[in-house]
Amino acid sequence: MPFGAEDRSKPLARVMMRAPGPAMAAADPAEWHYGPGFDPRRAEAQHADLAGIVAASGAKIHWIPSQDDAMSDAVFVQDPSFVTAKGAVVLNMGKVLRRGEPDLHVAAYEALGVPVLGRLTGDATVESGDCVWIDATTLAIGRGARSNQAGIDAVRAILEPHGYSVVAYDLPYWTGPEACLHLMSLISPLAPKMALIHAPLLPYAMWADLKARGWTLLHAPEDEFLASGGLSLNVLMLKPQDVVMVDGFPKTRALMEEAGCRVQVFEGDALCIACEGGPTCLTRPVLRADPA
Ligand SMILES: NC(=O)NCCC[C@H](N)C(=O)O
Repeated sequence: MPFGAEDRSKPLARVMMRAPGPAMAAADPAEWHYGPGFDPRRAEAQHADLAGIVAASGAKIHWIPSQDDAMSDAVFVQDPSFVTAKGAVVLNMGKVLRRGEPDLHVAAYEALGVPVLGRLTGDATVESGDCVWIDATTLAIGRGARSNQAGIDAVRAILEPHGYSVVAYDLPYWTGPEACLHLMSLISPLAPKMALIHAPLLPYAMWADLKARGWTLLHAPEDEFLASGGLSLNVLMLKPQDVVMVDGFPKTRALMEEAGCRVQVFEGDALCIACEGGPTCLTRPVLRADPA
């Protein structure tokens, strides 16, 4: 099976997802840092709506089995690994409650026939929510509560022999380590050189690097970003300038439409806003490629 999702000029062709299922139904919101809107039954329906939009785009969904395994955050399949054209990189989670999830991804890649290039272990942590391809051979990683220097060094050691480079940027403290603040909480690519950003918290050096590379950076409306805990900005690119976001943020939606994007929405209050993860976090791209 073909694989490799780093080239954002191509449509999403294969993606892994995992339904919230019994693990999320059994989650204690206080333990998992889920907000007051958390509702596992509605979360299940909202997840199904997102899956419907992804499938209708033409992408094939590979389902990671949803089990009663106490891994509620495993629904956020973006984070435990990422996939290049040379193979998958399996990560090590910064959030202790999520430490079991990379094994699920190893099993999924084995089933799909995607080779694993390398895996992080020990104290080295990186979550893929902190990883953004700024071109097809350069991976940006945000150093913060979830991804540390040892993890960044380990990803670099895995990728560099295959012709990729890694650049690291420091993330801010914002509301502290209990909350989920990934690099992808502050930037969502909409096309190879276009992104929605929350500039006040984005590392300045990253902003400057993207500007120097000729990126168009759309500043997400501040009030909707703050009201949603940042989820107004978490936008999944199905294909360049064809995106999906959580419903309820008309100014952010209008900004992307004015920039030439087609925007689809799904209700995400019980799943995304409550559990701090949007459509990018709920999908693990395995292949971006033109339709066969
Ligand atoms: N890439 C992402 O931003 N993932 C969201 C993860 C949310 C999850 N509740 C967490 O705290 O890890």
